[in-house]
Amino acid sequence: MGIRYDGLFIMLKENGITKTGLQKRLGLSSATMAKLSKNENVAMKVIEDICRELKCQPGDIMSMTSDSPPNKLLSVLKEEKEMKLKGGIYHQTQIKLAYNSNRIEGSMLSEDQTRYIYETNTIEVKADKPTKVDDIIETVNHFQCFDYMIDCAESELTESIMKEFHRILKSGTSDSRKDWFRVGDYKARPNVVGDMRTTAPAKVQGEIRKLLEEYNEKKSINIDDIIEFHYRFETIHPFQDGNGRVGRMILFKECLRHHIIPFIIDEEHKLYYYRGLKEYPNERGYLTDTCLSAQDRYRELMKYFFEEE
Ligand SMILES: Nc1ncnc2c1ncn2[C@@H]1O[C@H](COP(=O)(O)OP(=O)(O)OP(=O)(O)O)[C@@H](O)[C@H]1O
Repeated sequence: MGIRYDGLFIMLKENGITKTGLQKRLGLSSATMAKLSKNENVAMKVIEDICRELKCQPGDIMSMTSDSPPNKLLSVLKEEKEMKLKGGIYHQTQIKLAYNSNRIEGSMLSEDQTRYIYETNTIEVKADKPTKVDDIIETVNHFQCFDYMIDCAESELTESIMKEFHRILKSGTSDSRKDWFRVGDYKARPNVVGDMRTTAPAKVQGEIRKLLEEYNEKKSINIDDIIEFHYRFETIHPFQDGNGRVGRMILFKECLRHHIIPFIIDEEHKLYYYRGLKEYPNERGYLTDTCLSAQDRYRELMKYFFEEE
């Protein structure tokens, strides 16, 4: 068993406090900050001071982990993210996930344009083809959301993580300027997906809590559980918009958390993915097969980066 401080780092992010900011406020030494970052034991007094500052309980900032095999993919993603390494699996995943997840939703940006935004923070606009400002903002937001997802990958899935995914993805978009559109919160108005009715706004919170409770109390979670969660989440459709992207970010997070090879549903397979969701109540195989073949593609990517070392 070991200690993890994921809760602390999530809470700092949610409150807009940097690690240096916390260090200064509490007068912590650099050695203590390094211990927190490396999930090593710190004095109880440090935990007390942090809880007093953040007005929370120790269980909100730290948790015990069971001994499980090291999660190589997650460690590499974290390391390359911190190093801002170019050309590695983190960089590739950022571009492929943002491009495909936004493209499924209807973004008109190409994979090359997505890569350009990621690598140079610029975009080549074609004179004969207008580019939507929202597509660009949502692409940049997706990169940030992926980083947040890596930070909280090992934490239990909660409402606040899901809402934070939504807040990051939709911040600064034209939707966020509509007064009825709740960025980072559940929908205020009923919505449909395709021709299917979704959960009414007043019932969303209860349904999501029930879903999370049933999911999180499972003793062990496998890929079928994660896919089932995705189907149920999309059926509830808790947010006004952006449910597909939030749902696919959760898929990636939960695979990382449970040491399962993650996957990116690519836009070429969008129709199979949609059919899989539609048919899921009668035949689970379509959605499962779509996810498993996407997983095979990500496994190939991992092989390239890890087995050629
Ligand atoms: N028949 C279905 N049953 C359940 N979920 C579905 C079904 N069809 C599509 N979905 C999910 O709904 C998402 C699209 O929902 P919608 O068109 O309302 O856009 P959204 O909420 O903005 O999500 P996105 O992030 O994809 O834009 C799809 O990406 C998919 O995850």
